[in-house]
Amino acid sequence: MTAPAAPAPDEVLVVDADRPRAPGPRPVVDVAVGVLFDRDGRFLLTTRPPGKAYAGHWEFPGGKVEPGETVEQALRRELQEEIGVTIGSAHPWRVLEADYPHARVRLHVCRVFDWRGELQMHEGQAFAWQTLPVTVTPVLPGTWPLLRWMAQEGGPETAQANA
Ligand SMILES: Nc1nc2c([nH]c(=O)n2[C@@H]2O[C@H](COP(=O)(O)OP(=O)(O)OP(=O)(O)O)[C@@H](O)[C@H]2O)c(=O)[nH]1
Repeated sequence: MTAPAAPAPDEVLVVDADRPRAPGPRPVVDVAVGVLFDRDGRFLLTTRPPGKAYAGHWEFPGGKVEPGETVEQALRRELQEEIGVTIGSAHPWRVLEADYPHARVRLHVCRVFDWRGELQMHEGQAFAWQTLPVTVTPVLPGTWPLLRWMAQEGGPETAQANA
């Protein structure tokens, strides 16, 4: 059986274009990313843990899709492992390809309105419930397009209506 075709990205972002990359084609790593909303319509940002590329930068929680997993399964596992919450449905929203010096990633961004559990930062991250414009800094380069898309689409009521 052949693997399903990768979705075309809504946008391709080249980060730190002046920094060297490995020559030749680089594999694209699939990443599941969650925009988690709370009851007040705020969304969750967390910092990248110490030791990872861009440590301390703010991003939407998520992580790499493992072989055999769907995006929703990967997001459920990552959010359980990293922030201790259990999600219901993940609504696929947009796809961003980001070309970093250290990796090329395909972010499958999902919106999540249904989740339970107490936030627990298992990897020493900081977290913040945010509205637009965000007040945390520095934001990960590959997170800015998601925030821009959110601004273009309107508030969480619109997001939920369109999910
Ligand atoms: N979670 C998340 N990752 C993002 C966002 N934007 C963005 O460019 N990324 C990139 O997507 C990749 C996510 O990989 P990761 O290293 O956090 O994933 P992981 O937890 O599975 O990593 P591990 O293999 O070190 O355990 C990173 O290259 C990160 O820079 C975002 O908003 N959220």
